[in-house]
Amino acid sequence: MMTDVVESSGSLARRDDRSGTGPNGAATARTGTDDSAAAERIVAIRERIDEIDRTIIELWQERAALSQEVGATRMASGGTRLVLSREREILERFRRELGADGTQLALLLLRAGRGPL
Ligand SMILES: O=C(O)C(=O)C[C@]1(C(=O)O)C=C[C@@H](O)C=C1
Repeated sequence: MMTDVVESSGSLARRDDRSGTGPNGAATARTGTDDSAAAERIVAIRERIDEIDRTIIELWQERAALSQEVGATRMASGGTRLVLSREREILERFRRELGADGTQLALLLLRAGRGPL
């Protein structure tokens, strides 16, 4: 049986879907393989991925709250809402470490902290 899957590009691709056809149909559908050793390893790796994702979400929320506090503190003291030189430093750090994706990530982080302009 064939099924549609959405690739990371967002476009539709076709792939074999063997879920439910073998003795381990459900496990195959969950992990994408019917090799039990590979499936076991995938499940273990996914546990760590889920842990990392939870940490990223927590840190994301903490950063946004801190950034909002800095902005509120500065504005309450008569300062500016933004400090563009600081934003440039942050963008450059993320670009240096992560390349073009880092720049995009830093833009999202900054947006989360300061809200819409
Ligand atoms: O560091 C500051 O001064 C902040 O206000 C925090 C922050 C940020 O999210 O990192 C947000 C807005 C500023 O323009 C610069 C940086």
